[in-house]
Amino acid sequence: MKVLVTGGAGYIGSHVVRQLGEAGHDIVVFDNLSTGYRWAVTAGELVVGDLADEAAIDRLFSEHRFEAVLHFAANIVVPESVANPLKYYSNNTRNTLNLLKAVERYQVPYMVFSSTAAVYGMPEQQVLTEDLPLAPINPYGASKMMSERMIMDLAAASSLNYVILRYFNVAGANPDGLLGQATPEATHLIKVASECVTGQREGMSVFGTDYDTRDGTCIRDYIHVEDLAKAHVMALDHMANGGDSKVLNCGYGRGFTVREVIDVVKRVSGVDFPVTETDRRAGDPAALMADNTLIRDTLGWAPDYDDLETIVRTALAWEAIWQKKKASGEH
Ligand SMILES: NC(=O)c1ccc[n+]([C@@H]2O[C@H](COP(=O)([O-])OP(=O)(O)OC[C@H]3O[C@@H](n4cnc5c(N)ncnc54)[C@H](O)[C@@H]3O)[C@@H](O)[C@H]2O)c1
Ligand SMILES: O=c1ccn([C@@H]2O[C@H](COP(=O)(O)OP(=O)(O)O[C@H]3O[C@H](CO)[C@H](O)[C@H](O)[C@H]3O)[C@@H](O)[C@H]2O)c(=O)[nH]1
Repeated sequence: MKVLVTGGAGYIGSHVVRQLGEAGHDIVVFDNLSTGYRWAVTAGELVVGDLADEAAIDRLFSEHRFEAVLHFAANIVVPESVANPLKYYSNNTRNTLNLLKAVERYQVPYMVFSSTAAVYGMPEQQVLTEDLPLAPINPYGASKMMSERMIMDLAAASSLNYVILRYFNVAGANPDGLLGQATPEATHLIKVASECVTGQREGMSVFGTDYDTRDGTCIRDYIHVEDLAKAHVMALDHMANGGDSKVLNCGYGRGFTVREVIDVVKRVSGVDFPVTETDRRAGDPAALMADNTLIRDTLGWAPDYDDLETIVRTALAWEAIWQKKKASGEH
């Protein structure tokens, strides 16, 4: 298939681009390189441009006859979205609208969208199914919920088919060390802990130890980026084979506490680093895990890396490579 990948130079998009290339797809990446990197695009062609630029989007769609659009481009930092909500509604919601106008105008048949567990907000249950009411508690989650809705409404009014993937906590890196999370000023737990191991940070905080969980810290469902990437390739196959539009959770259905994750990082790396216990971070639910029955049944997806140690090992290996790359000015 001829596919457009917005945000394909970013962390998750770059892993997906690589797998799409291996599956034989013809790829165009559209990315403004705000948090992505040229080196991360290892298959297809990179067009540098911004989704705010409707003329650039139109040019892109008129030059290529895309059969599918995979839409990753977004801003993703929850606390930043609280401080600067309009940045998120502009880049995540309005720019998705810009993209959808071209999808409609050029009658693109298939779309895969990067959504998030943040659309569920603070649910009462810990294991989440896709049919729960959406109640995001921050602008990031709200911006994604609105994008989901626009895609569904356009699909209802046209021949567009979509797969919306709601990612839980994405971590790890391609095991061969070619790709990984290079996001500047990352806030994600495993990335932060990995930066402590390489000495980029002197230590880290555990945000809250009084949650109603097995050790008082939050539980999250960490999914390896390669397993997540595979779901995108399978989502395209599903639609190409006549499958219906779907909203699917992406997670393993089990979780680890913050303390458990930090312990694994320390054990696997053999490096001890200071950890301070601080107050809760605003807006963190105690536990979030994916019910993944639907993605297993719909796509036939099953994980290959469902092991926290493997996730951490690949994240740490990448972190060491990335720090060397940065130091040598190679990136
Ligand atoms: N990382 C996670 O844990 C996680 C969890 C849930 C959902 N997601 C979603 O997955 C997607 C990818 O996230 P990521 O972790 O790879 O982040 P990332 O920051 O590494 O990737 C985002 C990419 O989009 C590009 N981009 C941003 N705005 C753009 C614009 N206006 N025009 C063109 N390109 C633009 C950036 O340069 C970058 O390459 C996002 O939509 C995010 O909301 C991520
Ligand atoms: O330095 C840190 C970083 C994180 N945490 C804790 O670790 C857990 C995981 O935090 P992350 O920031 O890694 O991830 P979140 O669960 O907050 O959110 C992530 O996953 C969500 C989906 O579940 C959204 O997609 C969101 O974009 C993405 O950042 C939370 O309890 C957080 O409080 C710490 O204790 N210390």
